[in-house]
Amino acid sequence: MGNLKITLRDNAWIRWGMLLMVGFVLAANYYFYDALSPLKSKLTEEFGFSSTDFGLFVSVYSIPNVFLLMAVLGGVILDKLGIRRTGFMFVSFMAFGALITAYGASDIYTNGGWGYGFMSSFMPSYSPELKMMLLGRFLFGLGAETSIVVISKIIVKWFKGKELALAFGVKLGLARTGSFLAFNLSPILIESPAGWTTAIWFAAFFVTASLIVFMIYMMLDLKLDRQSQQDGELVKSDPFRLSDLKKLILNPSFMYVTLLCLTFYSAVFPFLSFSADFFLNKFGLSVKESGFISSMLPVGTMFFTPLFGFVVDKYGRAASLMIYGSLILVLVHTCFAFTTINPYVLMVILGIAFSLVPASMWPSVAKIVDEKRIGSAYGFMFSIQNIGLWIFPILAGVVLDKTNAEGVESLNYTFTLIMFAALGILGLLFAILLKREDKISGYGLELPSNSK
Ligand SMILES: NCCCC[C@H](N)C(=O)NCC(=O)O
Repeated sequence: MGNLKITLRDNAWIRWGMLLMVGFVLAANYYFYDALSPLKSKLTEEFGFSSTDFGLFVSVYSIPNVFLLMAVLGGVILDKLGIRRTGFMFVSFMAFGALITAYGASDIYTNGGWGYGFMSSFMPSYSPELKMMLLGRFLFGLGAETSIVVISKIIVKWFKGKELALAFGVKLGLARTGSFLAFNLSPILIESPAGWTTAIWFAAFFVTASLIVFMIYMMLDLKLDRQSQQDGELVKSDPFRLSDLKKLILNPSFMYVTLLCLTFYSAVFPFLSFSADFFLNKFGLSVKESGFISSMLPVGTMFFTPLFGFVVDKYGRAASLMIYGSLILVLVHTCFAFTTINPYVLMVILGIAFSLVPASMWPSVAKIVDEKRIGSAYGFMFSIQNIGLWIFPILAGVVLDKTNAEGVESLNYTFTLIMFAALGILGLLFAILLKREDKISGYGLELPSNSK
């Protein structure tokens, strides 16, 4: 018989309150990731960025996670150092990287401020502004992905055996509030009397504020650990071993879910980064309106993801929902490429796909993988996913530059969208394989959350 002592995680108000706090950190993270997307044409106007430069800027976020295996390493560090120290370290990286990016676009820097001379002294085909902003986004990415791993582990810690899928859904909904705000606020902030870079500084300060919120969370976390230690309820992570990684890689269910994660997200996040510019070019809209249409995607997911999380908790069917979500993604990209169907409608439908897959995928990992390895498992998945988040924004930019003559009045996005639709088809295939495999391995992905 277990100890019946009540801990902080048994208090629903505290449990959901702490979710709001970590949700704020995620919202800041997503805000910064997307804040410059509606500014693509502004960056071309001010600093001469080509589509390839913009793609490079988006993708440099993923370089530490692909080449330094930061998300895996972060998962390992997390399993070793724990939530508080790891979280603090990586949210600090995020804040520092965000501030450096804003500095790279600022007047102080462009008028010869600190580092300008150095950044001008090599690779002259890349502007000093681009180089400093790349450095900032690199550091931001180094902290951002690992901090999402930390927050995923926090959710499992507080919600396992309770409303886990719903909590994941709400967490994603809060994160995407950040994207929603970015697509709407950035186009307004570029008109600020203090100058267009206000949009970037605001994003950087938002991330800095999230560091303070994380420090408040750390106090709650400490208290829960003390209570759980007294109860003997604390789940200690085993030290990370390479053989664990091998076990994960040899698990077909885990690999299908990881490959779905790679292909599905590669067809969504890089598309979202270019989407405002796509609407601006294809439909001849203003920066504000095209940013607003892009924000329909996160706004849809803010409601649908918790809803589907609730459905997965209560009725299961996670593997099937991943298949439906992947199918919708393919249909929407095909429509974007070949039709002029109202983009508002298509973005909301894409929001359904972007809710179905994440709301069922992330909690499914907790069924496939032992809780002691969950940090490493999410870290591994994020690192593989980041290969796509690194390559596809660059490819999207290159395809755009190659399929459009220089200086053309409006960019044609057809080939770029065909690329995203093809990624969606691969994702669909992995989702089908995952469902088939679940019947063999019996992880119960089609069952409600509390039945496993
Ligand atoms: N904010 C853009 C990149 C976030 C990537 C992150 N590794 C992730 O997978 N997030 C889950 C989600 O569904 O947003």
